[in-house]
Amino acid sequence: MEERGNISIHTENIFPIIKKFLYSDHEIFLRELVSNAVDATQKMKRLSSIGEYKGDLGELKVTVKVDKDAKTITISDNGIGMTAEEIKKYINQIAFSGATEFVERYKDASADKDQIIGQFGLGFYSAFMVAERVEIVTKSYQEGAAPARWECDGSTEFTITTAERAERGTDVILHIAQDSEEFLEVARIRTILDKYCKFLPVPVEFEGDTINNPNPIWTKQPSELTDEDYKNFYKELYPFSEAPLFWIHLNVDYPFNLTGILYFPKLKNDFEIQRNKIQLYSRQVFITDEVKDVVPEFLMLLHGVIDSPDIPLNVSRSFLQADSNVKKINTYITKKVADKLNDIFKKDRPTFETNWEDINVFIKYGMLSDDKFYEKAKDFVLVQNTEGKYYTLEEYKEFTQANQTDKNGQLVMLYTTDADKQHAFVEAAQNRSYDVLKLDSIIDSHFIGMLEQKLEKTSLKRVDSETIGKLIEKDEAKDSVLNDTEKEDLKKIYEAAINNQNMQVEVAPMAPDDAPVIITLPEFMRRMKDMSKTGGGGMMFMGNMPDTYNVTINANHSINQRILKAKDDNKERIARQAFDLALLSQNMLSGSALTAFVKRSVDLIGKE
Ligand SMILES: Nc1ncnc2c1ncn2[C@@H]1O[C@H](COP(=O)(O)OP(=O)(O)OP(=O)(O)O)[C@@H](O)[C@H]1O
Repeated sequence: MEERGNISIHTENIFPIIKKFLYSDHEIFLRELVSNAVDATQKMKRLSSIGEYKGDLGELKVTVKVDKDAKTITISDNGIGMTAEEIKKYINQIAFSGATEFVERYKDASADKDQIIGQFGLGFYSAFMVAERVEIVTKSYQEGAAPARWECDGSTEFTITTAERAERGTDVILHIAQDSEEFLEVARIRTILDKYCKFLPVPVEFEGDTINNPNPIWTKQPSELTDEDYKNFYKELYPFSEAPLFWIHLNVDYPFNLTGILYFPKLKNDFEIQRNKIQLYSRQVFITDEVKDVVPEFLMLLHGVIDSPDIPLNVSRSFLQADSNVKKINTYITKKVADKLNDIFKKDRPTFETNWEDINVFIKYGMLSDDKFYEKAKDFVLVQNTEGKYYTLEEYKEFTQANQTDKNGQLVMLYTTDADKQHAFVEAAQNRSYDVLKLDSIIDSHFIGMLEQKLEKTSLKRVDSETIGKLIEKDEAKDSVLNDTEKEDLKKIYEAAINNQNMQVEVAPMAPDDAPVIITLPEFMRRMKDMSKTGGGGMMFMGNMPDTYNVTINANHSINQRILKAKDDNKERIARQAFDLALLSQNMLSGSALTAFVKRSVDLIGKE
């Protein structure tokens, strides 16, 4: 028997188009053909289980072979096979309609072309991206079925002839085109199989090895699995990563189908590098590791796998974002992650605290970017004080309320971004029994802004943004030892000694044992500048402005009383010395000013 025919399509020769535009993704031909072969074996299994097939199933498997001399790649399976009639129906018509649809869509100028190329499963016809001729030799499982051979050279013409084949199943033989000979390299094929076929549900053999794990743990029930299983699977996915902190097993079948395991990696601060670590599968076939639209942005810091046949992969990204299944998946995953964190927090707070350094960026990022997540996380998000103790927001409020509420009823939470550099201020706050939080990671400036918005009657101030008396303003007015004229004189002396327009001098009564001079950068100024640095809020111009500091002179400090009494030529010298000491305590003294300070200090010591 030989039959020649014409594949009926509406579009003129589509192969040049497929070849040209799928260039970057040529390797997916193997994913498509191997998953077809796997499907054929799965169908066999099903037929057997429902009693449609009564014979011996044998060991179901798929084999990939490369023959460099013959320039062929052969994908073989012992699945259901096809009769000549089925080839005509499934290959000539169905498979082709997919390819035709692709070209139709591609012609649509408004479509997002990169996305179509990246996500369109071209099925069987993707073989022509790398092959100049494709043969199918197949025998159906049905009793007495005649084996058939189909051949096509990439034009719209095909032939079907009878073939020799004893066993049930299908061989797809690709005669590799000259420009695709890279795919005749064993190493290349192994890499591709490893990427796309690692977890296919039937053993896939290549060069004598089974290259896949047909029963990955996400397909099992959590009750069947131990911690070791989860950790080993993580190793299998990311051989070079540190062990994960904990994980979530996802398992839904209504209203959409989704399984998977998400791991919390050790994050630290290098979270940029760790993206694209979640792999998306559809029935165990790897699809992509760009899960941007399927998983909420902040969850992309997690690692692991998601498997869902309900995610439409053959459509453009804009469609994906609007897809209601994708939205539900997003919400579901967010909720699961929040629940898991809450669970650990409730059941094992010490572990939660130990891991806080690794997970805080992730949780804060989530709270900032997703209101629903904020609502759940606000009860378990932690803040840590300079003593290393952890509090929830509620606990911290209770802890500080009595002592740190100002005269307007506003609770003022104090924080430091660098407990070393801001040591003098931290100590001054502690001397008043104020508590100071450590908020020093990159995300904390945004986190602080969010807390102020969300928490009622609460503001956050960096310890060095005001003098201690003004950080948390209380009603108690401090008496000043100096009268107004003396204060005015003192101010003038300091202004002359400092001689810098960006230092706003003010004389105010403080405790005699507070520092004589205190330099602060107002909270508002600093936040504006921080924002301009990270490029937010149209504050770019602020970045170029010099810092304007407040210099507060402690009217009640004995040094300042001495300055007023000192000889004229000594007044400025002592004032400058006191000012330099304040600069020094904040690491702000350098260059010629530092040299002058050292000289002056040596002189002063020498005098006594
Ligand atoms: N190895 C095979 N054994 C048996 N039938 C096959 C085999 N490969 C392909 N087929 C038949 O040809 C049809 C078309 O295959 P093709 O890969 O183009 O599309 P598909 O698998 O239905 O969808 P997809 O675009 O997701 O791959 C299949 O549905 C199947 O019936």
